[in-house]
Amino acid sequence: KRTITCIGLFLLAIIQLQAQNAIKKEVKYGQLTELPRQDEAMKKWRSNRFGQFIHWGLYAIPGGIWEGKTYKYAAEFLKSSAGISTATWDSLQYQFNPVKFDAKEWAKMAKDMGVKYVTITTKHHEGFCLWPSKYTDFDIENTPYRKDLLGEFIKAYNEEGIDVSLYYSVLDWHHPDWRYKLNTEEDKAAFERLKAFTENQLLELLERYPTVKGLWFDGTWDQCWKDNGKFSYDLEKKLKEKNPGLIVNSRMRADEYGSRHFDSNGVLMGDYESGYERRLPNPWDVAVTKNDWECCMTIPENQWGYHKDWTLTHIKTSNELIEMLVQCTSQNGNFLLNFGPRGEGNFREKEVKLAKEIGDWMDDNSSVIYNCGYAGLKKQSWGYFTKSSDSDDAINMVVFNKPINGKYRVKLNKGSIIKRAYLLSKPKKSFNLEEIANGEYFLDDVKGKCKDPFVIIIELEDKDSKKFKQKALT
Ligand SMILES: C[C@@H]1O/C(=N\OC(=O)Nc2ccccc2)[C@@H](O)[C@H](O)[C@@H]1O
Repeated sequence: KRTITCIGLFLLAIIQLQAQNAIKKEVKYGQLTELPRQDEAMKKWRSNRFGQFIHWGLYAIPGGIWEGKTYKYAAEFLKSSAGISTATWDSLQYQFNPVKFDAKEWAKMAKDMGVKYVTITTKHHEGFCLWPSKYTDFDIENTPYRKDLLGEFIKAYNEEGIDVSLYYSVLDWHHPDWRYKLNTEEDKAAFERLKAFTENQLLELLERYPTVKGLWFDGTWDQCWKDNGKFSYDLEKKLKEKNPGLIVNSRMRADEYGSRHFDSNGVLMGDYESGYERRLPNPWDVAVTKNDWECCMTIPENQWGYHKDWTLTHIKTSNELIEMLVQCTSQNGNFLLNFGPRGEGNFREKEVKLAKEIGDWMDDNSSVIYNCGYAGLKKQSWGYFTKSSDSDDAINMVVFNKPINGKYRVKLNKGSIIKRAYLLSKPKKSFNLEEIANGEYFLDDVKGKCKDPFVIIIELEDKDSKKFKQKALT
């Protein structure tokens, strides 16, 4: 009877496996490169961990308010939320004169905040280009500012040692050939021109700015683009041939069945997943650590472009934002924190203050962020583990919740032996250790107030030490 059951279960497993394979579709325009990428450019992207996002365009001039009315929706969508005609909106171009823009000052603020990369909107959905483009007059050259603003920006950030990635919206409200859906032959002919315009602009950006490390695509959710899986697949190939090592997010493409971010077989497209927008994975989610990914985050609840009124929603504190950065790192993700400068080219005081507070924390603790990632341990109540890619005998504990009894319960992998535990800020003072089970300890709290998140370093006995062979507790 037992033999029959075993044979039955075995056959069931075979059938299930065959069924799964049968569902696998043949995807021609899905993943372009073997992931996770292990080339130097991607390793650098991964080790950067912390980036600054900048949303800047004509929308920063009205800042969410139109004809005296405040619109709560995202300020970079004011054109649609206030029902403004394209002609009226586009005339903002003649007001764009960021006299307070100082690229070096922006880059210094970013450097001091501790970011290793920046992603800036070269063209958002409105279609206005922050660089002088050969393919449109709706660009910085045709504003009172005139100069190559994007070029100044890239030069200043590169001089601070910050990598630059360019955000580009395929969706273009200004361009006469934009079509949401391709219902008629005329739609299709127009969209062919839009596709050529898009390709020309992207190649132009890579030609003009060869130090650029990545392209961050957006505005790719409409049917028109999802119907063009082969075109966007070929375009990603062309862009990567032009700029070897280029890093592209998962929002660029859909496969030939219209599946975005992940192809129809669930395989990630682009070089990292960029679906975590204003949200993070569950902190205990281990599956997310398999791929490279990035969370992009706003300081208010839902404003990417500058909004004049920041009383509309909760404004995140630096500790909230630091916790998000640490959580991303703990799960092999990058954290891209957004800033929305004013139309005149300066940042609101609150953003400058938050950048300073985060930078002060990074001054003391960046070693648990840069070149760090998932430690292969379960999420625990006091905070997050991170581990440097360069060492296997040290683990970082980043504490956000001090235990009420002053004892940190730390569960490592079975067989792990803690050699020493100490505060990153006070390396000479070791925690008392109490081993409570195989690989599980209590660390006695080190007396002292900690108003900010802090780091405990766990040094492990290396696997070959004689101590490691000692009989671990049950
Ligand atoms: C970063 C944001 O990106 C956007 N749109 O978001 C998305 O498309 N989000 C998204 C897409 C796929 C999965 C999850 C979120 C833009 O409309 C918005 O103005 C801002 O630039």
